[in-house]
Amino acid sequence: MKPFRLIVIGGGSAGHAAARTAARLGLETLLVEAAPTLGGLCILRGCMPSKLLIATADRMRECRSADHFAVRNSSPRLDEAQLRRRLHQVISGFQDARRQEMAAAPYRLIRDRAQFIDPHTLRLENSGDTLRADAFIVATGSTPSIPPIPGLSDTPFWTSDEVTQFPSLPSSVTIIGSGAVGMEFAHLYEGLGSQVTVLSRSSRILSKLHPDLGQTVAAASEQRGIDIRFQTEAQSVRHDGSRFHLHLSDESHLCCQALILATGRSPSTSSLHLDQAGLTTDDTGRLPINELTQTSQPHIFAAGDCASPLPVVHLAVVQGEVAAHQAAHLRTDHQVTDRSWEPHLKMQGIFTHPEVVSLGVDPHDDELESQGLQQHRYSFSDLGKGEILNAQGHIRLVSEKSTGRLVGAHAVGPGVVDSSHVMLLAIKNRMTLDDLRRTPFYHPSLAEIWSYALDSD
Ligand SMILES: Cc1cc2nc3c(=O)[nH]c(=O)nc-3n(C[C@H](O)[C@H](O)[C@H](O)COP(=O)(O)OP(=O)(O)OC[C@H]3O[C@@H](n4cnc5c(N)ncnc54)[C@H](O)[C@@H]3O)c2cc1C
Ligand SMILES: NC(=O)c1ccc[n+]([C@@H]2O[C@H](COP(=O)([O-])OP(=O)(O)OC[C@H]3O[C@@H](n4cnc5c(N)ncnc54)[C@H](O)[C@@H]3O)[C@@H](O)[C@H]2O)c1
Repeated sequence: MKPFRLIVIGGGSAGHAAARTAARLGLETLLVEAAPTLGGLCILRGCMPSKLLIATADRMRECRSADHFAVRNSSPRLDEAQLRRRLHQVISGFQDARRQEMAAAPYRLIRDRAQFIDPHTLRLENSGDTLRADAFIVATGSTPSIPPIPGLSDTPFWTSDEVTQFPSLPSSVTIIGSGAVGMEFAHLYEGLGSQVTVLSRSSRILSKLHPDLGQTVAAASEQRGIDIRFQTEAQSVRHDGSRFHLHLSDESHLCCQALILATGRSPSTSSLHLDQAGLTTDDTGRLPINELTQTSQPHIFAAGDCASPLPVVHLAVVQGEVAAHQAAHLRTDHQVTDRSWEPHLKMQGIFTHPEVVSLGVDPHDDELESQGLQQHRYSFSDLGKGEILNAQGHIRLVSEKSTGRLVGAHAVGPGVVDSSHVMLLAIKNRMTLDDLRRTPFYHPSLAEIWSYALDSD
């Protein structure tokens, strides 16, 4: 068979964006997708189902706290069957849209599992066919990683794959892991009315972010009854047919109806035989890329969770698009592009209650001086709209001392993921504190808080 110009391995957010972009640039493109269902993690078992469930949990929580706003409506009741129907309907809609988009896309799709047999050749697991290409984009995503806790594998524990199907509403839930998945799920189940315990092996939650973000979420969580056990690990797990029994590192015991493992995700690279393509992963299994999505092989690019230091959707999509442009440049007269996926922007939003967003540079407080940076902070409780909404949290802007250029924006509070897009544009476009100061924000709005930070010193 004649070699393809490009083969994309994996058809989730990154792979679909890569294949669609490459085909539009005129490359004869093949996408190989192994999963029985098209759609990828974001639609099927990630962002979309989790945010749909969280939206219901948020409504339940709002009802319970309506007293503060003089509304007597404190005992909401969840209609589980209706929630499951809505989940199914909305996710099927997204799935159908993606399926139709892929069917109409100007690239060819093969449903099979691919692995490298040399730097220019793949073998397909089911058909046994071999396929050659000038260039490849690896976009194989990630899977939940499960620690070897004694007894765990004999129990019916859940990961995000199960939670996002909403199998049932347990009366009590223990969540192992306090990263983005663990804390979003803690707020999901607390909102829906379960008794929630989080086991965090460190002394913090959301420990990849600045400590003040996690501290505020932890305090708000505990206020609402989420039991966070810091520096505590599960030593063993047993299931008696109806309940889980955990023996913890502080020698205490915990009993719960559902157990959720939120202990990170591993890049799906091990079955690709990357060594046959002359590639190696780092010790987490991630295929390292630079800001142009290049791997150490000039004709192989990578995008999304299998390669990204920050596994989130907008980066998976942008990396896929950048990789397609790089692949097009290899063997055509497509203009060299220096479009990068802008790793310095590092935007991550976490949909806890309150929400968290982190964008750009965020040194620890004692590192600001040595890095020539300064920060400005403002609390939602000092903001007019914050007082009206009974909002908790704060925002922090980080800028260069010498130029005033904005380099970081971090916040915990209501609506901060949406409102921080203002700061995303400001940072991307190299705006300064003065530019921000001269921009009047609408009053009273929550977004206004980003401009108030400058009045704090
Ligand atoms: C519970 C949860 C909530 C999340 N919420 C958010 C959120 O709110 N916002 C956000 O930005 N991110 C969120 N994420 C992360 C986001 O879902 C991922 O970053 C994103 O979906 C990754 O896209 P991808 O294309 O890299 O991988 P995937 O969508 O996983 O696609 C990889 C594809 O490759 C295929 N594949 C694997 N190996 C092979 C092979 N050998 N041959 C052929 N095909 C193969 C797989 O079948 C899969 O379809 C969440 C994740 C989880 C788990
Ligand atoms: N809103 C969002 O954008 C969003 C939401 C959910 C997930 N995600 C993405 O999914 C990725 C995975 O999220 P995650 O929370 O699963 O991973 P994570 O790496 O952020 O957190 C994993 C947690 O598990 C703990 N852990 C790891 N191994 C453990 C062990 N053996 N015993 C006890 N604890 C252990 C870690 O200390 C950490 O608290 C994130 O990096 C994020 O990019 C994004």
